[in-house]
Amino acid sequence: MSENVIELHDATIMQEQQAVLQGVTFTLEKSAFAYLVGRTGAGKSSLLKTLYADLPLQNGSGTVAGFVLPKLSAGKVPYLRRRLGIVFQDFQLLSDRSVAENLLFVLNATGWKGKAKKQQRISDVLTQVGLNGAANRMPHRLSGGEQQRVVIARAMLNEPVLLLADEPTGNLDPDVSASIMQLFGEINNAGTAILMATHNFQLIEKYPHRVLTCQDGELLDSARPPRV
Ligand SMILES: Nc1ncnc2c1ncn2[C@@H]1O[C@H](COP(=O)(O)OP(=O)(O)OP(=O)(O)O)[C@@H](O)[C@H]1O
Repeated sequence: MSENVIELHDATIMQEQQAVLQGVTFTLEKSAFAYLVGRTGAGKSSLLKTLYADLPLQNGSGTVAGFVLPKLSAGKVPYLRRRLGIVFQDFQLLSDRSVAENLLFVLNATGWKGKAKKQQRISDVLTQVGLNGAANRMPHRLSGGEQQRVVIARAMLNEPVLLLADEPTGNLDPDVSASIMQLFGEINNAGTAILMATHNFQLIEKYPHRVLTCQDGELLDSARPPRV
């Protein structure tokens, strides 16, 4: 695989036959961190959905984690998703099972075998997110920040090359948001690239990285300022 985890060239991001963004060209290198910003409805979620193949890429070319997007068959989508970690604003944990069972569910769905190996992986990711005592707790007994950590642990189970995060701190207060950003920093330093959609400019100021901006149907890139 190339050193880029995302490569989009002249891509059109579509919702229901409507172009949301056009001429989208950018690459995200292995282990890079970039924010995705833009006003509400500007196309951030649509771009992320295209990257994890929830929306098809109909125009332009692109690869994510080595998978070629325009011709990606439905059968290949789970294999792409296995190389990605996906984190949303709303913690989507299964409420009727414990933290460990939530994680086990994903390991089973992604083909892991061997009870001891699975237990070890669950313990490793919970340690990574600072929640090693929480395996047997039920999600609703955890704070919002802790639930988001479990979601991040779940996203890390298959050692993704790229973490896609859509407003991951949207429901959290500033202190908890900062701790989630520190966790993202650790994950990023360990080699996982991160693309994070956010409206939170205070976080961007505090943890500066490259910024991709959805604006007027285009994607602007702080790493490639337009010529004036
Ligand atoms: N499921 C859908 N079907 C049709 N159009 C949609 C759908 N989801 C989003 N859109 C439209 O696509 C455009 C981009 O929406 P998108 O959700 O990508 O924006 P966003 O930048 O993520 O916004 P927000 O910051 O509010 O999450 C908007 O015009 C929106 O109305």
